Amino acid sequence: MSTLQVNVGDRRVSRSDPLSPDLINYLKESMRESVQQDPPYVFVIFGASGDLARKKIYPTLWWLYRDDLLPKNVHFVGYARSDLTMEKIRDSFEKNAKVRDNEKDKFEAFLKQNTYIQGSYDKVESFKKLQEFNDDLQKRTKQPVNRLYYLALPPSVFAEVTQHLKEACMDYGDSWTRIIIEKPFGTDKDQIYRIDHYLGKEMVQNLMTLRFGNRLFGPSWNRDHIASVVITFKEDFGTAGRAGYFDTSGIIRDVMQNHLMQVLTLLAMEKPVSLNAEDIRDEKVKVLKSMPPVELKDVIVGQYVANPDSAHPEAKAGYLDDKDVPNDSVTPTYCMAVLKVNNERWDGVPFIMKCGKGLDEKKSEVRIQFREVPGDIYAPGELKRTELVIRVAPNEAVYLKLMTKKPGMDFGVEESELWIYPTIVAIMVSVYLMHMSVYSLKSLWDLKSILSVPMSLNMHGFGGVIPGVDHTNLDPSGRSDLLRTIDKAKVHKNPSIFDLAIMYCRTKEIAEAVCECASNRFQRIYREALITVPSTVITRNRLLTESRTASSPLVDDLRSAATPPRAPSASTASTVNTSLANDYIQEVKQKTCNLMGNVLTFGLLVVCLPNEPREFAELIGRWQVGDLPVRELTLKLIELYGPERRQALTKLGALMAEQEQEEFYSFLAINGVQVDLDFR
Ligand SMILES: NC(=O)C1=CN([C@@H]2O[C@H](COP(=O)(O)OP(=O)(O)OC[C@H]3O[C@@H](n4cnc5c(N)ncnc54)[C@H](OP(=O)(O)O)[C@@H]3O)[C@@H](O)[C@H]2O)C=CC1
Ligand SMILES: O=C1O[C@H](COP(=O)(O)O)[C@@H](O)[C@H](O)[C@H]1O
Repeated sequence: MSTLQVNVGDRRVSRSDPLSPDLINYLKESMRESVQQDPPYVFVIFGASGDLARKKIYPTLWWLYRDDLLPKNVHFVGYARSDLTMEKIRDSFEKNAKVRDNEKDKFEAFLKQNTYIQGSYDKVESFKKLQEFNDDLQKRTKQPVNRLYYLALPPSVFAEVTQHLKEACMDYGDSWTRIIIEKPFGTDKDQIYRIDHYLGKEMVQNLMTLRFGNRLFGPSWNRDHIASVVITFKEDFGTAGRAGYFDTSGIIRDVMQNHLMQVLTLLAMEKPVSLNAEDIRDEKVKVLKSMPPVELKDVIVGQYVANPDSAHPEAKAGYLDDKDVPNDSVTPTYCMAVLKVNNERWDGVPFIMKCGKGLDEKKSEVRIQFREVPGDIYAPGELKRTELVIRVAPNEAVYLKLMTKKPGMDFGVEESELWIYPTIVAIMVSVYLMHMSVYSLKSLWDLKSILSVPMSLNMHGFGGVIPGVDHTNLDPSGRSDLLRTIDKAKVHKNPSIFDLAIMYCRTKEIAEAVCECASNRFQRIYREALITVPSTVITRNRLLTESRTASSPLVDDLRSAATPPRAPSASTASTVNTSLANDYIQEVKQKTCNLMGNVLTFGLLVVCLPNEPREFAELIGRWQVGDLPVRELTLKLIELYGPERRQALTKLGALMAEQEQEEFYSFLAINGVQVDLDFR
């Protein structure tokens, strides 16, 4: 069997992004049996007219189909009572499927594999229509059909549907029939389904590594040192159009009993025998068994009411104002509960869970508070408890809140944060580099030439070292910060972004210039990167020979700044006049600073959500290669950034050649975005 290496950094930025080829191959390899087989499969979505089908099931099936991760001979059947057609179903989920332009043909092929059957849930005759479909397929393919029935229906109809499936829709013994049901679970079941999407989150996975991969935390991870554990899950939006589901579930069964409980067990469990799923699960089960039932006195529930000041449009109205929520609903949208783990490690330590919708912010995190230092020698009240914070969302991060000495002559203390997993930086760098990549292929071509970085650098082969740099004498810890950061930013597969990272680290001068104008965090990263930078001297002829003819105020500006008083001839290309080069470097530094300023301003203003930089970069990429006219680009960007942030898009004009810029600004104006004349 072949071995495939899959880089965890390939994790997708958003669920709709195509998987990397490596990961697809790996998945295919691990599913070879099922994916490459010929027998026909029928995937039936009961409740195809519903919310879950529209938002999750159809889009996910499409992504799997697109990435060739489904068996070749798979057919999808939507089933519901509503009078629908495949066209209508397509309309209902196409937006959520986020089909890219280059995927349109495949999407049509996917739709061709889909059928809709209108039928009831309580009459066996309707189910016979479904079985006719299966039989017909069996006849056409001359092979037994495997059946997978997904019940995207309210639990109230599960019993009759499964009964009718048994009566009319089973296989004939030479293939299989399976049924999937959805959460909420937990009213009358003694088993809880074990798949939980929270376990796929980077920071949730990191909990184990932090605990079991560090000597530091192991000895203090117990009741002797930990005072409390707080697990918070807050959302600033309401039911997001899923009131039908949510009102029958409530926040406790929606997130607390599953997602937050998973987090709790990971925090509280003993070290598993191995990293095998079964071994981990065994330890989690022991934690659950050590937990006494929650007492009512330890629970607070609530329901959000209208908050006209809320930043989120949905939370401006109250839960009961939602048109799909019954007026007299008493479903909790908020819950705080204190849980206990009665074992030797945790006896007496409260595990406080807080979760809710329609709250002041979106935040999901764990806070582990350590006990006070015994024998305190500082002024009363000065020492704060040490706290470990693991933030799951937004902007995953891990940091430790510690007491440190205040700089100065006395022994005053202050609270400091030690960032262990500074993903904020990673995200910022990703944003930053994404936006820099915009420059790299458009008007910054000139600057790139100035920096004498060959455009042809092949970043695909990048394996953790910067090509062309002698690494033998480098301190790996310094430079690896940058590499790790870039890797964490999930951008290492994007050659243009790597082009940029390397472009800015390739000469000492440029790295310094970048440092000057970037924020402190960027400075730290780039200074570390600087360690690796060889002091190559810039040759000016490259600028002259490689500069493009694109014209924009910014480009012209750059070009004039970079044009030497007397242009050296090509034959003197490699001879560098040091003083000229120094002046020139100063000018380039200045221009780089200005550009960086613009990029930062632009980047920081517009980028808020994790998936946006990626979509933004894609749009820009298409525009760069001439695949997207400027008007269409503008429209798509306006759509992407929504009404609140579209103003920030005006800054993008700085990247454009004059003619395009005019078109861009006037198109923005038509769409209600006022262009700041000063900026222009
Ligand atoms: N939506 C979500 O995000 C989530 C949903 N779930 C679970 O998934 C399942 C489906 O959820 P969702 O799609 O939101 O549900 P919906 O309320 O949208 O219902 C799905 C479909 O079921 C049919 N239906 C609705 N009410 C009834 C009823 N009383 N009797 C018979 N049929 C009915 C309707 O189809 P038609 O009338 O056309 O037959 C409807 O389109 C539920 O079990 C829910 O708890 C779990 C997690 C998240
Ligand atoms: O399962 C659910 O999880 C989401 C929160 O998960 P996230 O990955 O989007 O943060 C929650 O909004 C939803 O109500 C719940 O059903």
